[in-house]
Amino acid sequence: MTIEKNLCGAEEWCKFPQLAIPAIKARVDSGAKTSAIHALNIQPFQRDGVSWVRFDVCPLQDNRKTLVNCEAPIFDRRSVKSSSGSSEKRYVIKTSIAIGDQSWDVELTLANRDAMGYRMLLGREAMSGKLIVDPDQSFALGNYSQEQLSELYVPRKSPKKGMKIGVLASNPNLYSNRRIIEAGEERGHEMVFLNIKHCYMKMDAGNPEVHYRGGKVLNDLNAVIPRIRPSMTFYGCALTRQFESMGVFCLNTAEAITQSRDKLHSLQLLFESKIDIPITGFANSPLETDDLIDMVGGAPLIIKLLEGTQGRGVVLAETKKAAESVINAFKSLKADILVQEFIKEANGKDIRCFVVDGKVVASIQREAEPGEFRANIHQGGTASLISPTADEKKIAIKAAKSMGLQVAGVDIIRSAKGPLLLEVNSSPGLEGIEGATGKDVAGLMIQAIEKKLKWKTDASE
Ligand SMILES: Nc1ncnc2c1ncn2[C@@H]1O[C@H](COP(=O)(O)OP(=O)(O)OP(=O)(O)O)[C@@H](O)[C@H]1O
Ligand SMILES: [Mg+2]
Ligand SMILES: [Mg+2]
Repeated sequence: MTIEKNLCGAEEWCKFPQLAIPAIKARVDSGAKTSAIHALNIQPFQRDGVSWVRFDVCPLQDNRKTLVNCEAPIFDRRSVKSSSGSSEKRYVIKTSIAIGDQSWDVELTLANRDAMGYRMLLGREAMSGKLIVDPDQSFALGNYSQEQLSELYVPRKSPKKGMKIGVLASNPNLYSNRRIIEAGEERGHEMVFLNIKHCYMKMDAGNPEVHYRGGKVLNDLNAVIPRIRPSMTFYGCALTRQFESMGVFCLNTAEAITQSRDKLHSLQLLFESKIDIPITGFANSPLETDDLIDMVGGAPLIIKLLEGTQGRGVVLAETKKAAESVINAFKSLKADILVQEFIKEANGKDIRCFVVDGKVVASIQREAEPGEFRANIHQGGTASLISPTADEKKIAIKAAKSMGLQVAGVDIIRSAKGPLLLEVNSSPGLEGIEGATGKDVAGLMIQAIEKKLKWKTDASE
């Protein structure tokens, strides 16, 4: 008996009936052994004594709103080398695939990264005996129009009315803000973008109000997510406080944000909680530059502008002479600075732990460009996956707690003395961390609000 092998192109639409995925575009790659699907929120669980895994798939490229919840028994766990060189265990499931008019069983690795923008990679094992590739073609076994795809993925109407959540920020096009809005809508909530500049307040003890451009009274919000940029701290926190006094739950209170924006106050709170930080000095008088330098152990040392962000205003002075000139220059500009011992052993790396509601939900390591010591992504740093040590996680959780932040980006640096805390951010960015970890961090922020307000999705058991 001869087996009919179908001719397929370099990309094809696949269907996974058992996963309820009607169409997902795959890159056909006979160079890869196994097949992989881009999965989010991967969570193992037990069902009738069998190990299962639950995960989400966004089957359409460049679309994170269309999301399919999947479940499958775990077939295997395999070590996979990631591009950053570290190896990680990935779940493998076995499920039926349909391409064209054939269907058969394939093994599928749950990967937490996009493979070249495709949400699925079809490897040679899955093709064996079934498909022959003609790399010049695409969709040789069938294609979908945009309309057909939209029909296959009709948005599920949430049967229960969601909450109304405001995102208090400045730029609706920023990745983080877009993702928070998307994640809230995905979970059935009404999300409203509130431009800080367009809000104004009625200061009335008995009946405080926030109004929005055009005169609309904002009186029906269940929660607010403040995402205040440093230059808007003062007004943004005033607004947040106003929402709090109206009884609206704010994911990060005005008090905690204000505190975290004051680097000195933050450091004081941190060492009160016995969290180790690099030896740091601060002075206001121009006279004791020498002693200030000695205090932190001499050069090389780091000088930081208190107002700086994204690595701007952080200077490495290699020699005592250089340190003196920088400190004196900053002082003559009347800029507030702090001096800090330089942690050379960190090798231009730091760790960002994203804390939500007392848990480290995602972590990345940031590594500076060659010849640079600042690991900030804005300074050309690159992000990679990392598992922080138990100690580092503890520090991150403790730091967020001591600052009273429900959402925090905690930066830690590895020194010869052990992990040291660098700083705590109250509006940590989502792009780097979601991109590197594949985690739905924005969704976890929304879940923290649901939990606080005891709001239950119909989908949750
Ligand atoms: N004491 C230090 N020793 C070695 N490297 C440091 C030290 N302090 C900071 N760095 C490096 O410089 C980077 C920037 O420093 P820091 O996080 O303090 O300021 P910032 O990034 O400008 O502030 P923000 O994160 O609020 O935008 C850090 O991520 C770290 O890689
Ligand atoms: Mg930083
Ligand atoms: Mg900071």
